[in-house]
Amino acid sequence: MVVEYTKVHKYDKQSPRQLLKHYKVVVPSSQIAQNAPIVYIHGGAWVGESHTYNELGPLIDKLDLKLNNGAYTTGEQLTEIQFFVLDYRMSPEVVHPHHILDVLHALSFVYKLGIHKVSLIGHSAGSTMCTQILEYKTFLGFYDIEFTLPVPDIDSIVFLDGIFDISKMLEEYPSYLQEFVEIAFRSEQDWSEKCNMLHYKMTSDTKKEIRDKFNSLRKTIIAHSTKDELLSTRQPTEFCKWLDQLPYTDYKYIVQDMGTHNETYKSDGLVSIIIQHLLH
Ligand SMILES: N[C@@H](CC(=O)c1ccccc1NC=O)C(=O)O
Repeated sequence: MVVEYTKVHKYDKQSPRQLLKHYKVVVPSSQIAQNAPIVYIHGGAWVGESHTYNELGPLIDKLDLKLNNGAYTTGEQLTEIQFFVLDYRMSPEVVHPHHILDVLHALSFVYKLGIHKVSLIGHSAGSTMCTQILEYKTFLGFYDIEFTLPVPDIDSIVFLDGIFDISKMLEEYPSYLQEFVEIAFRSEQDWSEKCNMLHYKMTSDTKKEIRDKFNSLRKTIIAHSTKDELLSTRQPTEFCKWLDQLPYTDYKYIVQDMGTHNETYKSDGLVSIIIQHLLH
């Protein structure tokens, strides 16, 4: 084992949810080729208490076991991998766009620790947030909010069992309107037009701006579990279609058994994706 260090930081003072957990894991340098710190953004459909900064603990333990499972001598070259697991205020404590504003504040806290490039993993609504992070100036503009703190550049993104298009999700799962969409968003316009770039009325300039953002990523991974009981593959396939028309086709779409919706972030499948795509 070597989870060498964990520390929970408070990145803001309005709520006990404004916390992030920082992990440092030491592994033999020969096991990895790339090493941008990894930021994980949990889901939970913007509501409730069940997802926290502790959510990635089991996966980090698995990754640690996998990369540290051979005897290695004290002479071996070692490398530190860092994880930041973000928590943020949920509804009804706040409504959109304050969940993602908390996430941006958490990212600026990471930047202040001297980390200027990270990879992102977003689970479910955390995937929606990854799309928002690429374009935060545009959508915050709809709310006349300016966010001027520096945040790290993005190396790569893993979208894990994500929500990308709330309107299409509601066509398939109408009950989600009352279960969480109406609680997390103040109005229909907020979730149908102003939530993320999939719904911006795109001029060729905005299209180019978004295409350039995706082109600047080293890896774009869209992963979905065949056993996800809360979201079908319609969300990721629609997202892939939307990326195709940008046009941006340099992504990898992985559909495999990673367990149920809330098992995906502890799955062996995600461990492999991290090793193969973020650490190589
Ligand atoms: N709050 C519930 C349900 C949930 O998170 C959810 C339900 C349907 C579709 C997506 C969901 N989560 C996305 O972040 C949970 O924690 O599993």
